[in-house]
Amino acid sequence: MAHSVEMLGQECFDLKNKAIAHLHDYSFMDEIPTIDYSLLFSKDHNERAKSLEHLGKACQDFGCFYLINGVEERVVEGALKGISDYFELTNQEERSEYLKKNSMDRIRWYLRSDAGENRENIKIVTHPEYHCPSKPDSCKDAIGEYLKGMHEVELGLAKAISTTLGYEETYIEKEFKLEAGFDVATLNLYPPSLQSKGSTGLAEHTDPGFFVSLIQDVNGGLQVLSHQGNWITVNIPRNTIFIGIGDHLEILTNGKYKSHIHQVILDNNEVKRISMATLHGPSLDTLVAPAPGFINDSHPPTYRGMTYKESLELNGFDEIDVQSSLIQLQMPLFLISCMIIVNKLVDIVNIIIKYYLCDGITLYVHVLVQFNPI
Ligand SMILES: O=C(O)CCC(=O)C(=O)O
Ligand SMILES: [Fe+2]
Repeated sequence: MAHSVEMLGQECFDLKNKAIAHLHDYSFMDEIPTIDYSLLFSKDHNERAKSLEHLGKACQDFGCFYLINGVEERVVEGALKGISDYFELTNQEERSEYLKKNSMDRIRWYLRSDAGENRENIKIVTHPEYHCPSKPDSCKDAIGEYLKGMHEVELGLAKAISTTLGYEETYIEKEFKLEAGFDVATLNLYPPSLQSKGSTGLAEHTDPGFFVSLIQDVNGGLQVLSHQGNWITVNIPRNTIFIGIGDHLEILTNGKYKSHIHQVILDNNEVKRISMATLHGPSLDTLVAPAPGFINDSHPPTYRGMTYKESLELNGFDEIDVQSSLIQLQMPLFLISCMIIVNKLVDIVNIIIKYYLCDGITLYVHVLVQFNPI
């Protein structure tokens, strides 16, 4: 049994990390930032302001960060053991009972082994109602305790991120109706791979929702694409949760905070790996569109609005599949360019009308200003 209690201890964690040889070049600029959750609510005004600034930069420049002091270490370790027990103490036949029967199934089992994806996984709707396979007993409670803690962190991050955007604390919570937010957790099992190149666990993608929280039993495999264009391996330190921005925060902020692009590569993975990615989303009936505060003449709306449920189903998927439809929601580039040009022309016409009776030089200067690069 590869994932016993002892195997999840520090020794196993270190050994497994050594067993995985990923070589990636990335500069200091590509280090994923770390955010201390407790400091976001510090009573010390300066400390709080500094960590909120750090959070805003992480969201804008990286689209992801490591979160410390969010959920207790005991609870995170318990959830990882719960997932490990689930895959160890049940066989594939038992797990396959959750193969899709109905589009409304709240627990769903998947198995893929092809060039684009190599993993077994089970998706569970975890909020507003918590669903989880009932066998083994330990699994449901341990994962449930982690998700309860993570839901508190979600509400806290919604407050902090709203503040970094210049809004009142309750902004995102209200916009996404988080009290009824639709959350789906994916419990992943990736097989070992002796291939040294080209073995994909999960192809490049973004995830829908507000943000994704991720825990894993062993580092190596998950990579995020930095805004500088380099793939960075996500090495989650102990007692830390990886947080990545989701598509619907990108849509709400009209592209200010971008959804993180990520993939799972299995090359040289000598051991199997488990992870749990939880997609924290708006309520299914929430209409998500670029908010007026992020739109101006130079930044017209870049996405079309749609309810969260419609966007999850846009490409023929069920809501529990939580597949991204960000590309389909993006306005065509030529349309955005046309909107910017039309806005500029309207401004120029206004100026011409305003200065019609004024001297020609004033008019000339104003038109020049309008044609400055955006
Ligand atoms: O297992 C991982 O590291 C990533 C999983 C993931 O990206 C997903 O389930 O959407
Ligand atoms: Fe993902």
